[in-house]
Amino acid sequence: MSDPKQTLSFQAEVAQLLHLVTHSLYSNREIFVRELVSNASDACDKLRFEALNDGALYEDAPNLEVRIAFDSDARTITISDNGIGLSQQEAIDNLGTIAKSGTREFMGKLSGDQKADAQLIGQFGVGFYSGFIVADRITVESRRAGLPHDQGVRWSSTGTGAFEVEPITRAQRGTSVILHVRDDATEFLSTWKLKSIIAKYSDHISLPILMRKEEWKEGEEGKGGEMVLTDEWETVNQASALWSRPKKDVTDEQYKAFYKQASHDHEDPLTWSHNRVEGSTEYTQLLYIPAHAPFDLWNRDKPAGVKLYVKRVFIMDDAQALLPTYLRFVRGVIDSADLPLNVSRELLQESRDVKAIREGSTKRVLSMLEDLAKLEKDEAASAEEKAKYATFWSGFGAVLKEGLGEDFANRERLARLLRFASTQSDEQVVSLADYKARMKDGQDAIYYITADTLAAAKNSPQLEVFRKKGLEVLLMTDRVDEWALNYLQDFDGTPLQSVAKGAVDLGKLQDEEEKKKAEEAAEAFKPVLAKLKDALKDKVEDVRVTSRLVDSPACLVVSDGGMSLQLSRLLKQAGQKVPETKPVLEVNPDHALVKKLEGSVHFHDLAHILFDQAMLAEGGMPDDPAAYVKRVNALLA
Ligand SMILES: Nc1ncnc2c1ncn2[C@@H]1O[C@H](COP(=O)(O)OP(=O)(O)OP(=O)(O)O)[C@@H](O)[C@H]1O
Repeated sequence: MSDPKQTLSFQAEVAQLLHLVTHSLYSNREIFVRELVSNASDACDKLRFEALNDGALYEDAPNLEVRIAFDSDARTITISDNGIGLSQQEAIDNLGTIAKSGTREFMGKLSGDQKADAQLIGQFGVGFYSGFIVADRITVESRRAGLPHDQGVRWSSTGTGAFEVEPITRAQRGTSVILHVRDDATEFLSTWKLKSIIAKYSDHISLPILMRKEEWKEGEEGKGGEMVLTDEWETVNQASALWSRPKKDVTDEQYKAFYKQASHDHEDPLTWSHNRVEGSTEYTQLLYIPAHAPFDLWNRDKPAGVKLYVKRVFIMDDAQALLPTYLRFVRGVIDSADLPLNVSRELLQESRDVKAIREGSTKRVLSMLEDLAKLEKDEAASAEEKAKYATFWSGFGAVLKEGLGEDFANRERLARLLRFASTQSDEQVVSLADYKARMKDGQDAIYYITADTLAAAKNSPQLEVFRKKGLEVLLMTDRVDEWALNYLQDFDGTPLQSVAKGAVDLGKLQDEEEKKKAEEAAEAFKPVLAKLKDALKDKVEDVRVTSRLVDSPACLVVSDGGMSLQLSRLLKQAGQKVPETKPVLEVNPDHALVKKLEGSVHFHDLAHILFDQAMLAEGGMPDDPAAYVKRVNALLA
């Protein structure tokens, strides 16, 4: 026979989370209904999916449903489903640990500030454990579909350090979650209360949610009457998948509630789009743009994506093949009329229908974003609407940029959606079109600089001549910028040009006199350049006179097609092999320090100091910091 009762400890993270759940989510206790109904609905989806290959799993109960009951005397609320159920081992694994990726990282972000933490926990999704907000003990009774009746399991815990499991006999397949309601949560022991919470959060669930009907019973002998529960069950939700309803029958509130349930977000989405696509491939899409980034957005391997349904049968969460990786922040549902029900992840990758869905959905998302971006400049839009694109950009802009390298077909549309900080704005609000509109007469490139931080970008010596001439330079500080910009050679016919690459050619913006002066200076400076090159031959490709510096003595640049020093540092940090390319040292012959070089007895040291300082100024580190310090100190002494 099976094992007797066992007491097991929660994984440390669960114990920690439970403590937080009960302390931080107090102000929004009713969400436990949403979470438990959502789990019940997921369990039914899973059964339906497994039963595609094994119809016997339905046993004698083919109609999937969720039942919610309460007992005021026993002070319990029971949420039951006849879905896939749990085996004993699954109960131990799934209800005692958190399998989610990034759990530890998430825990590390919690600050102890209840309000901030409650928000984070909302994003993380506490799921099953939310029951402990209203219960001081939870008992789960379950049997996995297909297992014999005597292989049921009872799981029970007070939500502190440990839980118990024991085998039971259970005739019905599926799971009952029994909440033993705390003294301070009596309000939830009420048909009216539970029904209104279901209407608020779970109305769109495609399964029927049943509750026992209540009836008015007259009091005896003149005593007041009361509502009493009958044995009859009634469906208390609409029980039709929200996305399958016509748009006009769905309210904004319902769209938002569906989003929150499907994405475990506590905030409203920024926007959504609901369409039935007809033609050679038929599908329904309901896609949402969230208002803020989840905590693990940066994990490109994290399963993220929309849920896939086939003719309203749930097939899988996180169907990555339905949208490109750079749109991994999009949430929602795609319901295909054409895919086979037994479609696997592998099959998805190859399907022509999926390709059509992916292209169609990508276009849809881009037009949602374009609409948000249009609102920014729309006189008639409210302040809230105007701010939406900036909100989107601050959460997801860096991810969207990955699209430049990933989605060639939509590169131009993506380029219009980009926003950057610039020498005219610290905020990332400048579009390439804005920039172009402000370009000076004779300016023939869009200038940009990449750096680790905004301060480093703004103060980079490379900007000096641009500042002097009043030319705007885009300041790029996202890690992905340099890589992404490789794929964007020009915008609307104007090339993009890094100010830290190649020789500066300000073209028509430089007057003849300036050019002549620079040439003369370069000529006169030749012997010093040759000496510098010799002193630094292991470190630099070349040494030349600059036309980009005004106040600084020197800077480092790379050749036009070369990898910037910043990118090469990032790649090295990430443990990648980077081809060693030496930078070019550009020196400013008008600077006092550079003037000092000629005939100096300290030439060698000064040359190295110049190089190391140029490296520091653009965010790097001298190869040998101690030697640098020694040299500077020797000169200072
Ligand atoms: N009613 C249920 N029937 C079957 N399994 C369940 C049920 N409720 C929970 N589980 C199992 O327990 C696991 C943990 O549930 P929990 O709600 O904590 O997280 P989740 O549902 O995986 O994540 P999230 O709630 O963020 O979607 C589920 O993944 C599922 O395997």
